[in-house]
Amino acid sequence: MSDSEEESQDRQLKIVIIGDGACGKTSLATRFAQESFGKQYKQTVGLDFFLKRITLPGNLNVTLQVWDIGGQTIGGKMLDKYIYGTQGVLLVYDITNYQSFENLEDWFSMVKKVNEESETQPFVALVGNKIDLEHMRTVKADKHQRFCQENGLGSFFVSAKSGDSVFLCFQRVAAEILGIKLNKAEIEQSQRIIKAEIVNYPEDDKQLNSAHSQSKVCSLQ
Ligand SMILES: Nc1nc2c(ncn2[C@@H]2O[C@H](COP(=O)(O)OP(=O)(O)OP(=O)(O)O)[C@@H](O)[C@H]2O)c(=O)[nH]1
Repeated sequence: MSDSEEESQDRQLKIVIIGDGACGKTSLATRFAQESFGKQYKQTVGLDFFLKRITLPGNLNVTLQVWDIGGQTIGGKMLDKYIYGTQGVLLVYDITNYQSFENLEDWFSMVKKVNEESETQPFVALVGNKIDLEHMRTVKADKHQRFCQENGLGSFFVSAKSGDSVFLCFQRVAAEILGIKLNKAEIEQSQRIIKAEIVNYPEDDKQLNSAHSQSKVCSLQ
């Protein structure tokens, strides 16, 4: 292979997603890699893989190899093999399920154990998922922040359902691993814009709502 061919090859990064069953790992992976979301819960048996190519500042193409690891693998024989050699770890919990946050200690212990003798440590991020269900939150944000500070972890709050901050999370983890700093504009660009449609009122309500007679799209960030 010539030098120029080699240079044009993408960097490949392995990122594992771990955490309790039903906290939304598969949903995060499919939202990121396929830009879709399914309401139906289908348990991951063993693991699934996703590939997604992104471009980081400096026109650097990076292919993320996302390993979506089934929540039932904790305590099983294969988990250490799945985690081995990874460059990034997303420790995911469901902000409406306190137990899923408490159990992260076990998941994190496994990551530390696997990497005990390794020279390079993976970049680990704590990810609170399902922020579209903020009204049902049982894990306070300060508990999340404390866990991050005590263990030197990256911190994210996301929603696989709405897509809120999902791309940003994977992009920042990739950038951290490669030692690339994202500027404010790049971060803002990755934050999803949610579009809300304001519809016309029915004819009968015309007088009452004369101020709202046109259909508009309003963008929220
Ligand atoms: N409201 C809401 N529901 C979500 C979100 N993410 C996932 N879910 C739902 O939570 C359930 C579990 O999601 P999965 O992605 O299958 O969970 P998992 O962590 O991969 O589960 P295992 O395969 O058992 O490890 C599904 O019904 C999803 O639709 C989210 O951000 N918001």
